[in-house]
Amino acid sequence: MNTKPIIALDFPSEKDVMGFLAQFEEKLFVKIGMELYMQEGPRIVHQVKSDGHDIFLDLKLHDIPNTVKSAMKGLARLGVDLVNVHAAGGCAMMEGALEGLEAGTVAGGKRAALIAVTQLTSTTELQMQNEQKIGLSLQESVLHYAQLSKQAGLNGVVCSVHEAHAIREACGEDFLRVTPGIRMLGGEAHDQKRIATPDGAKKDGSSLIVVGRAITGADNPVIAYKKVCELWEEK
Ligand SMILES: O=c1ccn([C@@H]2O[C@H](COP(=O)(O)O)[C@@H](O)[C@H]2O)c(=O)[nH]1
Repeated sequence: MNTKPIIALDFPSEKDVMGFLAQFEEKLFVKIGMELYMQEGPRIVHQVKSDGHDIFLDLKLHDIPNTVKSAMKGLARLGVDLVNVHAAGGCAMMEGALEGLEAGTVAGGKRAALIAVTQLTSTTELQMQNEQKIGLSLQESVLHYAQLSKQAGLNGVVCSVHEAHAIREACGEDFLRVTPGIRMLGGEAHDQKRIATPDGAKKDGSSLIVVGRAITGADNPVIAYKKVCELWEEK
């Protein structure tokens, strides 16, 4: 899989996305999330894909197994590279997602990698314990969800950089650790709680990093992206 930093295209419209992408000369790995997909639908996926970019479709499906299976079958036809569900939906739901994805992938086409969100990077341990009533440490909860996702046959998880090393130890190098919550040193955290720098992510065992506002909100997004790439490439 492409290991370039994934740029989160958290924009409200196709016009904004196209204006942003036009600044770049190279093909990128981008993330289309709920904000954009809810406004523009599958059309934006086709558009970005036809421009040659790799796509992580970040819709975080979470419903009963049959519904997720059917939805994933439809999403598979979009031909993206990476898709996801919430691990909290459980093993049967994740297995359903995988079945749907396999059933919907066009014959001879490459199936998207399927990953599961463990604990959102905007969640602290205290919030998790108080609001989700999970009586584990955050690290234990994330590791549990990673192992459950592996058991269901998924290709990896979304986690923070802080749990990436433990997941690699428990689930193996090939099991993806996709880490949002990436900030430049001293950068504004916004709503993120478990953050790290691109070079910290590389050092601590992330397979892929997701970067949104540190690039999209920069005065010069191309320069910001290049800086992230430099730090991510450093071992
Ligand atoms: O646990 C998660 C899962 C997904 N995200 C998504 O990643 C980006 C991060 O954007 P920033 O601007 O770099 O904070 C965003 O699209 C989230 O929906 C996440 O942050 N944490």
